Amino acid sequence: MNNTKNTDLELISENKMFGGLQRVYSHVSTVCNGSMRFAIYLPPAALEGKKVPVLTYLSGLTCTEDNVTVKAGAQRISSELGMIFVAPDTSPRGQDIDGEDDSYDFGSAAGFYLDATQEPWGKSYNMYSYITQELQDVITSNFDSADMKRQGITGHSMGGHGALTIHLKNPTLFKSCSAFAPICAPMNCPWGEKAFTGYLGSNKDSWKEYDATELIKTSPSKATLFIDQGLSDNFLKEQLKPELLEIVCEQVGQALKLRFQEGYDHSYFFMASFIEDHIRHHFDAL
Ligand SMILES: N[C@@H](CCC(=O)N[C@@H](CS)C(=O)NCC(=O)O)C(=O)O
Repeated sequence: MNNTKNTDLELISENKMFGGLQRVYSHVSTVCNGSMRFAIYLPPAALEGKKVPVLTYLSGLTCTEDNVTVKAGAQRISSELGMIFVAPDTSPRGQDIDGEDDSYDFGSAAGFYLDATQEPWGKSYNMYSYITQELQDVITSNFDSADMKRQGITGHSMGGHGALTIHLKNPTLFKSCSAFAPICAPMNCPWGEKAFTGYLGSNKDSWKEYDATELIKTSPSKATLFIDQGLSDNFLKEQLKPELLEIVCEQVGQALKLRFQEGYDHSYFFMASFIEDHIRHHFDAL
């Protein structure tokens, strides 16, 4: 593999918002074997050259970098506090793999924030390395105002699973963690079982390193995990299972702030309602 880092960016769009700039970029990714996109909001403080903290938001199934950017309303509070808000895409694209675009919960837009070990996925489906290494290099090289020592991670559903597992495995890189309606125990739900079987194979021992509930048992975090979960979320019982994570947190003394929100569903109306609380949580922790 060519180890030379390519951190060049192509600007796709730029819009002024709350005094800052909402941009979308594409770049050539080695670990995802092709072109990847991410959105980034640069608050006024960053444009003035100040070092500001960085919050990465990982999206859920069927999403691109666009959903959170246009629906969640994260920019107003990011502008006010002075926080860079990064929203990567959810999987590699256009890999020409058989079945890549056949289902909403596997393949395109369903990268599950892991490094696949099963072929043909292993060559490109490496979202874990993308988020923890390659995108880090890209942001560091291109945005002087990004204070990479003050980073938090959040996400929704599949992206909430990504935020929890990536924080638990990298507590000094992403020092704060929160999630909206995360898949809390992917080894024990249909979305996770399908994805882990396809990307990691049938040996369930290898699944544990990407399961938040399992990771908390062996390596809890010093940070408080902040989770919001809507009680009218159609996926709550079968797919998300926060109760399993809650039990393990109690057993090992993992600090957890789990809020159940009456009447809220799985949609971006829910994220828009609570994104300010999450951004403030990260800003205060960083
Ligand atoms: N397509 C699936 C669910 C997809 C879904 O709810 N995706 C969530 C993330 S898990 C989402 O954020 N969708 C995009 C959006 O609402 O903008 C279904 O209808 O059962």
